[in-house]
Amino acid sequence: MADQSTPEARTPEKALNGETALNDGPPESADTKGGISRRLLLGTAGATGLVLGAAGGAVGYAARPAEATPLASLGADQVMFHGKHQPGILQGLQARGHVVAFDLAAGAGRKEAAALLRRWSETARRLMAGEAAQQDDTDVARDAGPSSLTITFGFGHSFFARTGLEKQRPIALDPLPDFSSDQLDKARSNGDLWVQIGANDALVAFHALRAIQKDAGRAAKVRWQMNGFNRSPGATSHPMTARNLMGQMDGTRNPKPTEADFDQRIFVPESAAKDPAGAKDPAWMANGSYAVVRRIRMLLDDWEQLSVKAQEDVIGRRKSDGAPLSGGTETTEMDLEKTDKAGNLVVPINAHARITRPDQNGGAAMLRRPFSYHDGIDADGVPDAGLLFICWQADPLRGFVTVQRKLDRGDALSKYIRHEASGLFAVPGGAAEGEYVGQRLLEG
Ligand SMILES: C=CC1=C(C)c2cc3[nH]c(cc4nc(cc5[nH]c(cc1n2)c(C)c5CCC(=O)O)C(CCC(=O)O)=C4C)c(C)c3C=C
Ligand SMILES: [Fe+2]
Repeated sequence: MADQSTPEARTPEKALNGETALNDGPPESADTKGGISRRLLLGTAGATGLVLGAAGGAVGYAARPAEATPLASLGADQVMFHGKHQPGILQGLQARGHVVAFDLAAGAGRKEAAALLRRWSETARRLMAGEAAQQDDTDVARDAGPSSLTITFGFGHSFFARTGLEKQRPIALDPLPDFSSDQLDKARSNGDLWVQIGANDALVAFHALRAIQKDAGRAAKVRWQMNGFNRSPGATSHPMTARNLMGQMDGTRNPKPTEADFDQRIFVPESAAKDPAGAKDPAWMANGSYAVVRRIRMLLDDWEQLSVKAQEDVIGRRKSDGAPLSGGTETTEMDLEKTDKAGNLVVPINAHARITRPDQNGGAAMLRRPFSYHDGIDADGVPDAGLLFICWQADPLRGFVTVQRKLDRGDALSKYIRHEASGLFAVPGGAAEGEYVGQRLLEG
């Protein structure tokens, strides 16, 4: 399977949560439809949590001939719901994504929110294991395996007043500052609750979205929803960094879990729970992260008129292979000082990949895990397309805000993009076995 650039290369036939392949997955449980789980139908080894791919001896769906071709590894790949961090942060980019924000219904408070998060967590656990939803499953994902489905939950600033939990609201959730280039649509920004769904199969992702929406019942209603995509695993001959809709390799310099300061940059430390007095985050955010979500329209008609050379100067990297304009390959360190014969910097002073670097921003870093989007063509013939930019960090002020301030002051890319919607969400750590996401906040 192709790693689509973010840190974790998923190995087929493994059940993964973040950096670890687990072998203690949830036990098989009965499906509401016919008392047999989808995983069993697909020949997955539920008791061990290890998902069998093409090589795994398929038990076989009753209506399928015994000699049916076994499920491809793409469908069998499974991410564990329970773990230190929520799923959907450390895994590689998925081919299909939905991001959706909900507002609590009038009259719904902490009790209803707790019940909702409990329902959502159970649905996420089941669906990520390839099982049917607990009630009224729609059958949309019936023949598919988990397909690397991840479902991630977060809380927006407004959630805390709605539930009387203001004292538990992290300072890091303070609204993002205005940026001069913002053209934000408030109706498609923020929200009480946020759900990110990703999968390598569009039907599996849609199935999850529908189940999550139905679970919301009368407790919460959808505020906005956005749909995205990435390259399908296996589309390239070998694992490569993904490309965005401008055609650039995007994600090359993402922080890697193997780097010493990775956890510190991306996740709220464990000490938030162990030493609440000394921590700047509330205890319930231990091992959590903050997600900044920006809907960034790409002005593709303008962009595509540029020569490849001009496009490369905007980014500071080669379009073909993502190498820095100072030379080498994609992974070669960028030489910021290199000049051409005329004495001009080969990586222009306002090139996006120069000015976003941590060493140009006091160490500010974030884990970018985006989806592309395309929502049709506007009346004037312009594509409504771009990047659902989602970035993860332990502190949005030190991460996104620092870098976006810099971009606001003179990024060569800014002429070709428009920030149209924005959200900031506190994403708690992963739920332990028997727990639901956010339990430590809602029952603490
Ligand atoms: C505020 C943060 C960022 C926004 C908004 C953003 C938008 C954006 N970026 C691209 C394309 C590329 N970005 C690249 C690198 C890069 N971008 C950011 C931050 C934001 N980008 C960072 C932190 C970095 C890495 C810097 C580094 O550590 O060196 C690249 C180069 C390849 C790569 O490293 O990923 C591209 C290409 C688009 C198209 C876009 C908005 C639509
Ligand atoms: Fe960027």
